[in-house]
Amino acid sequence: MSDIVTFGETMLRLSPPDGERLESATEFEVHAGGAESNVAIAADRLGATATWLSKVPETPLGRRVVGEIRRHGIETDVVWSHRGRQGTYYLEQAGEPRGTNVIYDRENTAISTAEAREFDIERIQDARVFFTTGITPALSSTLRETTANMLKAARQGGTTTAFDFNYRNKLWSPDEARETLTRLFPGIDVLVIAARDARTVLGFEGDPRQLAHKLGSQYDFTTVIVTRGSEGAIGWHDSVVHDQEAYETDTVSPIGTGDAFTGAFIARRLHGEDVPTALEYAAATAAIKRTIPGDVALLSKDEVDAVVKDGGTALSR
Ligand SMILES: O=C(O)C(=O)C[C@H](O)[C@H](O)COP(=O)(O)O
Repeated sequence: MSDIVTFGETMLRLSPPDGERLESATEFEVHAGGAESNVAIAADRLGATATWLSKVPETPLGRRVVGEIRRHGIETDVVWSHRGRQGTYYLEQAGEPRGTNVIYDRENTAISTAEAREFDIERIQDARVFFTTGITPALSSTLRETTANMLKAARQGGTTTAFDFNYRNKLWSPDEARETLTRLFPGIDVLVIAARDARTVLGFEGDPRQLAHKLGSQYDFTTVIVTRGSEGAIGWHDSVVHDQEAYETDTVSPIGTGDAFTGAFIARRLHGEDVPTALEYAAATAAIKRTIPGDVALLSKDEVDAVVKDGGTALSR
């Protein structure tokens, strides 16, 4: 039985060396990356036990992804499929003005046919938190239903539901996302959403404090976290708004920052910390993640403690 159970697709991530172009690179680094497994791993690093649920093709590529996630020490409960592909994404990272570009190759993947009845739903109902993101229902109409059913089962089992809105414009339009995701809102306790998504997808207006307050009072969330990149995050809980600044960081790899933040926030809340303290841990974890290549926050709670305590140290011996 884990503290947190997450459900979603994890892709094989192929990236050429920094600055090189996908069309000419002769080498690719291989990682496994997906919001829901990234969150599970970050939560585990920050002191919560975690299980990742998914449907994966029974192929060398599928086994590679699952093997990598298991190597990070979390439990997996995977439905192995003889149909459907392993999702892949290509990541080109360069300095400005090119920035970071993601190309998905994730149509007709194994997970797109996943139904709630294929999983051991008691795992979700026995957990303290169930987590998924807005990426999962974007992948297929079956997954829209599955996501709704899993959230419902979690609630029925008394499990807290946490959801990262995670709008991906390469997967669907703002209208489709708004329609689908707001329908899931009544089943969600803790919502994490980027300020830009609250504006461009949901059409909310105002500064991030107002966005958090509006979301919190319009829907029935217990907690709303509005993230704002290098400007930190806002937490709304019990009608009180908390401000959290971002910690300074030298960015090596920005992908996975939001997931590191969310995993740490959930883990520290599960540990009994209040919202402002959990937000501090989340921001520090996100800052450290940005210094680490790959999708995953491979860090220790001690490192996060050091950053929370004094903003981090350049030299540790
Ligand atoms: O795009 C997807 O579908 C993925 O799951 C790939 C990445 O792992 C996450 O998108 C990272 O998300 P951030 O933490 O917000 O950087």
